[in-house]
Amino acid sequence: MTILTVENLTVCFPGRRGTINAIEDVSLSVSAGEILGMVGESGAGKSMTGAAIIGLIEPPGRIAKGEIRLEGERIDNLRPEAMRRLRGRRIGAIFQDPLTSLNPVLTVGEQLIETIQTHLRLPRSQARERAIDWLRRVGIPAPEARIDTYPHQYSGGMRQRVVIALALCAEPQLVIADEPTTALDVSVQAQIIALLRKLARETGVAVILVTHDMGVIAETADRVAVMYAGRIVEIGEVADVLTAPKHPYTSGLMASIPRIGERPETLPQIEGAMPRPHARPEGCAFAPRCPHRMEICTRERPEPRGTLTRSVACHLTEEVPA
Ligand SMILES: Nc1ncnc2c1ncn2[C@@H]1O[C@H](COP(=O)(O)OP(=O)(O)OP(=O)(O)O)[C@@H](O)[C@H]1O
Repeated sequence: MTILTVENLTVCFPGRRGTINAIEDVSLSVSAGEILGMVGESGAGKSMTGAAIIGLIEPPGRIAKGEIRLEGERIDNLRPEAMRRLRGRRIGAIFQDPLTSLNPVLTVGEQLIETIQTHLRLPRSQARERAIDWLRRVGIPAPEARIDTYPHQYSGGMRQRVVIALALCAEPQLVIADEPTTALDVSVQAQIIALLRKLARETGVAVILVTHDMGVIAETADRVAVMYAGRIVEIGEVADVLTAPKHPYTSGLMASIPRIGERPETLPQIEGAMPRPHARPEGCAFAPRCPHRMEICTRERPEPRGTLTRSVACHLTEEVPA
């Protein structure tokens, strides 16, 4: 079942030389229990896409175009109060640094219990039982005792487990996880990734996993959306995209897959740098770096060909990918 659809989403900011589009014409969908990875270099627009879905674009930024639907219902035009209710209840969030999601002066239990009570309207004793249960599900040892301790009494990895419990305990349909493992030790990263996968399967929550790391995508995601200069250049099943990438940028990213935990500062296979939003060339934004550049690429922007679940935006790909 499709949980989220995003169509032609464009987010703009006022710039010194006119409006700039942080992301342009982004279209994607995520189904129940599915993990959609969003990958790309720093500044490609991954976080901005997540922020728009969750209603956290700060003015003067705004959604200039497009539609976001949660279970068929438009959510891009909700009033701030309605969006706040939706966040937490129907859309959960997991960010890079667990300390930004946790309140240091409340015990882990108080935060979980309050979230469960607010969103699921359960009496306190039942909410506490649920909270303990969630701590157990995310792998916190001795949850009956740990529930009454404070976030600073947990290690980084354990704190991120608590954040995951907090994001899921209101039983949302969708979770946006933005670089959830980047701040963690390498050995802990793999555990958190395995946990996210397990919980997506068990709970049926749809997950958008934002990461700069193709290694994390390969380990975790079912489908992947590759972003470049504010646009999705390729989207498809991880197995398809990893073994037979259609977009030259995806191929370049694949060639530079780091092991989990290594940060790819450069793409050895692709020279040059991603253009900033105000300096995107006419035509395909990747053309200046593309080893297969054709004349048309510098003139005409390739539109995504295919469907919301498998598409490629490249003049080389004449045909809709299978
Ligand atoms: N407040 C802002 N005003 C203007 N432009 C912005 C603002 N915030 C982000 N941008 C631009 O939007 C584009 C997308 O940024 P975004 O943070 O989504 O990239 P990202 O792919 O998530 O990168 P990173 O991995 O570094 O977070 C970038 O070009 C960035 O410069």
